[in-house]
Amino acid sequence: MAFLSLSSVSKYFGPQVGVEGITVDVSRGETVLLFGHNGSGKTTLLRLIATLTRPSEGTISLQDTEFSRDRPTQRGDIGFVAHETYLYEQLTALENLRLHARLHGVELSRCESQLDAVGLTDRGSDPVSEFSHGMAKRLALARATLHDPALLLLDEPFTGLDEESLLRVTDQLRELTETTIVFATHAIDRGFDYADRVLVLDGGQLTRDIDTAQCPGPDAIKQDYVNAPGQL
Ligand SMILES: Nc1ncnc2c1ncn2[C@@H]1O[C@H](COP(=O)(O)OP(=O)(O)OP(=O)(O)O)[C@@H](O)[C@H]1O
Repeated sequence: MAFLSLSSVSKYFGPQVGVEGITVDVSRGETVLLFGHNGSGKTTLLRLIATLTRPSEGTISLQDTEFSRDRPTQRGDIGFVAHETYLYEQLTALENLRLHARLHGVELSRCESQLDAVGLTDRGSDPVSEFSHGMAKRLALARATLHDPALLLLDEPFTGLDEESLLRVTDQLRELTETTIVFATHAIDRGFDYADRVLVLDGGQLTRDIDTAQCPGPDAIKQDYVNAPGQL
């Protein structure tokens, strides 16, 4: 049985298609890259899987449990780094992590090690309002993985990061070998190395499901996508 299973999932915003007819299974421990033009449905799909919005049609199941039946339990299994970090700006980095730790019943001592993992130990007592975008993103990743979620969802995890931050984030992703990861990125050159699969979205529909082990590289996907949009 699939770890994460989407069956005929559609999301409409009035007449606007967010995603349409998505059916896909993801195995435990797989890393899946979502790729597609602006407006192709990547964020909508991540938000649906994160249970932040409900499908207009279709069902999503995590570990054989359909989302609508037991949302709170599912949330504990999921970590999400959205486009916006949604950190508490007035709180310090450590306070943000401790708040999340309490919500998820995680030992508070884990907050320091998480901060260390993203290279922010010396900024733990600073309010997030004083953080750069890249630092806030690193902290958001530390928070999203604090409760050791089985499923980690990342929306554009590499955007706005300098080389040092990129290395820290990608190192952290590599260490999460047990975690199932679904991430959306336009930076397919960077993301391809971490992905077991690339799902291509176009106009809200899943148009390609690519096994990276069988694919010559990201250029082949980009070439395909640029040359034949809408027909992949
Ligand atoms: N809240 C909303 N209300 C109306 N339409 C929406 C809403 N959210 C998304 N959409 C529409 O759904 C479609 C998919 O948007 P989505 O944000 O998922 O795309 P995306 O692939 O993440 O784009 P990008 O690469 O620009 O981040 C777009 O046509 C968008 O306008």
